[in-house]
Amino acid sequence: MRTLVLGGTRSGKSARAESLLAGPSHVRYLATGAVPTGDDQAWSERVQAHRDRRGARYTTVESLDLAGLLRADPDAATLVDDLGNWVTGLLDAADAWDDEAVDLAAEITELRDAVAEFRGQLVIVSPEVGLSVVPATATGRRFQDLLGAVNAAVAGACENVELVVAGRILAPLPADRTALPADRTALPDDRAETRSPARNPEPEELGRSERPQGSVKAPKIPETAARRELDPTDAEVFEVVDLPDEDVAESARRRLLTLTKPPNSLGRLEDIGVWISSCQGVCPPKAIRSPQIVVFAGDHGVAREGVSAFPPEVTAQMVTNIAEGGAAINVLARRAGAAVQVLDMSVDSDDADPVVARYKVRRSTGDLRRGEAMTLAEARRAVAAGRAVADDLVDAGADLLIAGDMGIGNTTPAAVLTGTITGKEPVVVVGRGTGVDDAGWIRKTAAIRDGLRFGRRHRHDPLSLLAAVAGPDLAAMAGFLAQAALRKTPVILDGMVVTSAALVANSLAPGASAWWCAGHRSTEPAHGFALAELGLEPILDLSMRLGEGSGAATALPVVADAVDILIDMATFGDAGVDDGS
Ligand SMILES: O=C(O)c1ccc[n+]([C@@H]2O[C@H](COP(=O)([O-])O)[C@@H](O)[C@H]2O)c1
Ligand SMILES: Cc1cc2nc[nH]c2cc1C
Repeated sequence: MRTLVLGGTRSGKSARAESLLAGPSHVRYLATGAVPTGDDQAWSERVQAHRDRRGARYTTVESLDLAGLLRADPDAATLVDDLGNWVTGLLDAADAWDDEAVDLAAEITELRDAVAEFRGQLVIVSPEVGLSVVPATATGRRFQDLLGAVNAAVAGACENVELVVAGRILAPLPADRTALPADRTALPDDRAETRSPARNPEPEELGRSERPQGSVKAPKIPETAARRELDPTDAEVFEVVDLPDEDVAESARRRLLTLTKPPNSLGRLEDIGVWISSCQGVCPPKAIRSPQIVVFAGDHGVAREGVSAFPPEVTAQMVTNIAEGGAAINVLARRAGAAVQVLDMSVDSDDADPVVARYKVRRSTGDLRRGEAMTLAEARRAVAAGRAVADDLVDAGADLLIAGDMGIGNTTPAAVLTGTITGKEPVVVVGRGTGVDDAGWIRKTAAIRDGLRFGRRHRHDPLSLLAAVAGPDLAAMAGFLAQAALRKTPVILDGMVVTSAALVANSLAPGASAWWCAGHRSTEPAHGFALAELGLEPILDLSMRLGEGSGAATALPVVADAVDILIDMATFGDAGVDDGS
């Protein structure tokens, strides 16, 4: 996936670009702007602040040979920041600020082709300087024209183009508007009437597009890949969950009646829009701009007992696949405009990247059939970690959260949690998971039966229940989902595994379920019982049973559409349409 992030100086475009790359464990940072030597203290500090925010996941390469570097490693997650400095650097290198004969056309074409051929996750930042008046100096115009041509060419090679204004993302720009015909990507010559009467910008001022100006501060987005210090009491002390705002919900229902459609004709889409509006506390709601997906990964001791169609080693392998952007969840998230990160909470391997494993509690779990999945202290740490992850994302501007799961064998503990909380028998909650055969199904049902004997003892003590029969991955999911509700941030629940953690979260923080909707109905039988317990009707029913957050990510565009309906549809009055009354 290739994304071009455009924006003015201090618009928040670099922070947005970094948030799009929150998932991969390593990111190559192609810096195009040389750090000035000498006395420009403010500029050096600014560059350092950018570096600090990006953190240790980033490897910096400073070069103007963008096309060469992109082609040298076309699969590595890469951030290019930014194209304004690149144009400046090329003009400086060719000493061509005053030489109209140097048009950079070959360099621009080469860059566009290298971007088009890139296979991995690529985010390119570039200043948008075309919205201001045409500069009065020849060099100023030259820079504006060249950068406009570069932006148009690179946009044509990207699937996504976003514009960031005052920290808000006007995204994504529709492809039919971004893909200009080839002749429009040549040097533009449409500078016209709006020539600046004011002072002439200096060339270096225009070229160094990130230069600090005035006292406006860029929005601070915390480094979500940093590990917070955890407070274990965070696993036991939950404030009272407020409900979404019912007055705002009522306003949204009234607004829907004014829109140019028969009443209730958009069915459940209308209910979803009302719900998001009430979660945000504002009508019309704000468009969903920064949905964030966290896949909680962990192994389960019971997987060694032949309860899954796949070997436990697949968990670690899939963690790497998700971190590298190759899993189903990455594909679905890219299409839906969501960022993905994977967290190793308890994978049975020490190979994960330290960032991915920053909250790791232990390797795999003990035997849930004996009520010994993990210790209470481990359960506390995992719940607190899930809460910290949700806090970080909400602090960073996330406006919708999705939890996903990855762990061979995890449908067994999930069935135990669901059976315990909904009071159902093992043969009713057991499912085929990844596709276990009949012999495996019998072993799995017996394991669930044994786990339920211990689970039921802790029916009214969610933390002890997690410790006895779950694992750090499920516990972290529960903390994450409860904290999202406390932070008044809507959640789309995924399938059977995540929803089993949601049942626990709703015990930890009663009322939390008001902040969740169900993305889909998994084929796992336990999922239906869990949804009924939470009073949630799934948006989609596509016979999915993958996990990873895939069902929620598939439902995300529906939720975003429901919000846009409330924002963008014309009213009967505005459109001059007879409302039939
Ligand atoms: O969440 C679901 O609805 C779901 C249903 C079936 C399978 N899964 C995924 O499959 C894995 C667990 O399946 P199993 O058979 O190994 O217990 C795990 O990685 C889950 O993400 C997930
Ligand atoms: C390959 C594979 C991918 C998965 N994603 C979630 N659960 C999974 C289980 C398997 C086996």
